[in-house]
Amino acid sequence: MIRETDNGFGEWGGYMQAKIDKLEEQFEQSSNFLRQSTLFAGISIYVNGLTNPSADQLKRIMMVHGGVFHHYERSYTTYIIASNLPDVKIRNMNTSNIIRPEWVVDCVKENRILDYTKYLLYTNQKPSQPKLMFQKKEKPIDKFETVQSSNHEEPSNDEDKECLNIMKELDDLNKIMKGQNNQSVPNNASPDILEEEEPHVEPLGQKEEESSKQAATTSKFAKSAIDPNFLSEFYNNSRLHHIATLGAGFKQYVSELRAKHSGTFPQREDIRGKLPKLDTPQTYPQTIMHIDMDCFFVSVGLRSRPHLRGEPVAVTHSKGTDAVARPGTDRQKERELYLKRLEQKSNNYMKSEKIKSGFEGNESLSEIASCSYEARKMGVRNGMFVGQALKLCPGLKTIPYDFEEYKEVAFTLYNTVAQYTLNIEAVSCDEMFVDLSDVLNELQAATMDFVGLVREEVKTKTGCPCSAGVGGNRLQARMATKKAKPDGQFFLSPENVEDYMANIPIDDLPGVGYSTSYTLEQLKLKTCGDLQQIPLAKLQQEVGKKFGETLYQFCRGVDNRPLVYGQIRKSISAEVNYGIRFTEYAELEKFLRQLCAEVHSRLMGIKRRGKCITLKLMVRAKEAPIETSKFMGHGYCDNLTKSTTLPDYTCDLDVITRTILTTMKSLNIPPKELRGIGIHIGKLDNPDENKAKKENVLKTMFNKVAEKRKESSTQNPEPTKNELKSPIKPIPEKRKTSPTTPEKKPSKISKKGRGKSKATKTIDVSNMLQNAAKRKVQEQLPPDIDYNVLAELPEDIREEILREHRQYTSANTVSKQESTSPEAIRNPSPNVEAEFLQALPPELRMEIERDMNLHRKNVAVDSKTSESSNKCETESKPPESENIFDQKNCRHLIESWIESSESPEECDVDIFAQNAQELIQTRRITDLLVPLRLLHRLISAKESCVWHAAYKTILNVVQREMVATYGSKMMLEEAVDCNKCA
Ligand SMILES: Nc1ccn([C@H]2C[C@H](O)[C@@H](COP(=O)(O)OP(=O)(O)OP(=O)(O)O)O2)c(=O)n1
Repeated sequence: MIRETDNGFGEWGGYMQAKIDKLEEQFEQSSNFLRQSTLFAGISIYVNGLTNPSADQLKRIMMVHGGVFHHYERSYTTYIIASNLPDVKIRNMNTSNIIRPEWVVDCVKENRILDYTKYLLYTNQKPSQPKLMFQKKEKPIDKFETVQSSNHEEPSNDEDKECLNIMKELDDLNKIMKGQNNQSVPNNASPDILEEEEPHVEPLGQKEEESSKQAATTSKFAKSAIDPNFLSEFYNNSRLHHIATLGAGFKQYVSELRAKHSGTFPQREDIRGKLPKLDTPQTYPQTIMHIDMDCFFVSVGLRSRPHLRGEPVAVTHSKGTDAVARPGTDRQKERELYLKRLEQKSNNYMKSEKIKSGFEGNESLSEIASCSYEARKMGVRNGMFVGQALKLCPGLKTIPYDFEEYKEVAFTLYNTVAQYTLNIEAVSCDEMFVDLSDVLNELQAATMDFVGLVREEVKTKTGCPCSAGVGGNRLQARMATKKAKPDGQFFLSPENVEDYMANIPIDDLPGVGYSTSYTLEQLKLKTCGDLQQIPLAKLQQEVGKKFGETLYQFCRGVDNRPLVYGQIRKSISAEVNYGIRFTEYAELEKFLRQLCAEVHSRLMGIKRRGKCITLKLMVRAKEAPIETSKFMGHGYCDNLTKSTTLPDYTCDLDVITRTILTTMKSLNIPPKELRGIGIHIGKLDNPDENKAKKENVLKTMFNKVAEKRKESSTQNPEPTKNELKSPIKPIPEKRKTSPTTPEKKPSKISKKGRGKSKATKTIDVSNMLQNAAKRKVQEQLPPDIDYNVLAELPEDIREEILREHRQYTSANTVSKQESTSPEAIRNPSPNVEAEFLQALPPELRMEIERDMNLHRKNVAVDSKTSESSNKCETESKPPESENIFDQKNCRHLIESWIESSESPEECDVDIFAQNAQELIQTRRITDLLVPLRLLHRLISAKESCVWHAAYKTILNVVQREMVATYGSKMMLEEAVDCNKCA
């Protein structure tokens, strides 16, 4: 049990406790700011794994509605929220309070606390055989026409209008409920006119682009970054953010599925029965499938709009209305500036065309996320401005986003494929590479028969078509998908590879961007066929040695890149390039703090630390109009980035915030000129290292505590000029310890308790001696100098102060070496010791003398070890025992150890047992008894046979040592067995 009142660095605390407390304190502070209701008062949640709404969104809901969000599961956490937990995770868990995230959402919708049992994730099953409770999602009846057809009619009658209001209210609710998310915006979301975010901030039926004044009064939604709700709404509505979140989520999902997998695929047997048998057994070489949903967002949207099938349809935030010209905007100027830059820099023909056409008139600058193949026949493309698309296809129907549905379909796609193999490289929410070699060899089925059945299954389950390309490597598979689309499949056989590749445009190859494409176009090279004619050396001369070689291989269909199943994240970021409008620094600072919190929460989400913190800014270019053509867009900007590399990895919000604020100040940019802000954390630490560390929880905890101690010793504030001069101000009680001396438990020998010294065996002798020595030194110092302050100061400053007081101290001159140095206090002279002992009652003196001898013995052993292991620390560092039972937060370490691990690591059990053994050998068994009883109590409460076994191992070691040292066993509970152990 962790003490609720503990501050983490007090008697019981340690690093973990402090961290947890800090997180909860931050949560509490932010909650105060956001709270709108007390709906979840008294309820705490802990989110385990990938959920929808995400952990961050749930956290926000809790903040808004008066609940508590636990970053770590606590023994008193009310509910664990999860959508799906790996078997290994739940094996040792009590599943009676694991509920689905929908409970939180529904409670908010109904504004009351609902019966959680209806949302239990697992019911009526053994913990080791979890059964997911699937709940059919009820779709709100789409009473009014959700299709925003190109004639942009407002709802025609009152009923429709009412529906619109209800929908808007629901939308409002969702917007409140959906908060920040914890993944990075992808690279392609970097500030760029083509990727500019335009969150859907207008309710349906309202004109898309209005003057800012009008918009601010007619919409409840946050319009610019000065609104405290802006950030969450931005991420809630940002399609790129959703795509990135899902993409990263599925990478993790695949890793989790692989980690928990038993090694067998029962569904293979089912599909075997449906597949025609091969005439002769075959050994399949590497066979890669690339599977991709067709016009994903559109297909999902059409599930509830079957009448639009076969029509040109596009998913976009906009209804396609023309923009209302706002004062100060100048489209033509922006158009010119963009085109000039594109011409000078990237030679990006497609972008140029997009700008030319998009900025020509007054049409919508909203982007099309996805368009149907019927729209594509008319020249419409994904990423096009809506205005431009409507010119090409006046009958284009536009439909809104539905991120929840995309997620649901994406899960079905992944789960369907994962039934047959887990050799999956997740690419995005609707796309993956799959190595089929293993499953095909087992099934002995024809490749495309198998692929056909899988596609059919996906279509049946999701109602959406997908296409698949198959080849000998990932490049061939991806290129094959081009031919397969839409709703088809294509196998690129080895003998056809080179011919097939010959017709592929060069810019379809992975890694070929606009500039490579332009360079090669200048040489009249447009297709892979053209490239195949070019000698390697020439290609390398044009595009560089490495990339030249890659292209040389790619154009022939050669690709040696293996599929990657567990992808390691290299950086994390949060960027906003919409709605950035500040008038003063205070607003900017507030937003930066929010964005830091956002990126920090994403960092925490992936449990990593970073070293390089980058601030990315989009600043209005000098020649750009102040008002952007796109409402609240970033317009034509200069991009600035400034990075700071920290001396060490961090995941500390304060450090991130401080770095960002300092960087911002150093750039000295007027806040009103900012149009986009991003924070990027790179140089992330190695997760394998983290894993290795995690594997030895106890050791890690020790290290953290030691680090904290070191930190607190180096973080003592530099003395100010005033502090150097006397009178030296008294310092708070808490700091009145030598910085290098670890805080000790207060001695249990109080005046009152002296007579009971035997019973209260825990006597901190060294602390008592140090106090006695301190008193002695203090007596010799001028009355206005506090020894504690003096001891904390660097030696030269201490000397200076003493010099100043020389006249005063002439009579009582104290040798620096002997009495005023912290060292003198840590190792009091024999005189001080003798004096101190003389003052004690004889019985107590004898006991202390015995303990002192032991203490010295330990110190001698400790300093010997530390001398040999770390020479540079021997001078200044006090001897610190590494024995867990000697830690002042021993109890907490034990609790954290048991709480944080599903099963103990063998090495941790060994450390624990050895530490106990050491205590017995040094006859300090009273220090051992309580922790061992605690250990027994915590482990007994855990339904985990591995933990039960760990306890028995420790107990055996302890009792063996007891018999050897004392001739009898310790009075300890032996039984921890559960039914399963038996
Ligand atoms: N810049 C981007 C890229 C993608 N998407 C969304 C919309 C797409 O529907 C979905 C999948 O992207 P694809 O590139 O796979 O495109 P589609 O699935 O729409 O079409 P295709 O059939 O060509 O794959 O992601 C988006 O909104 N913005």
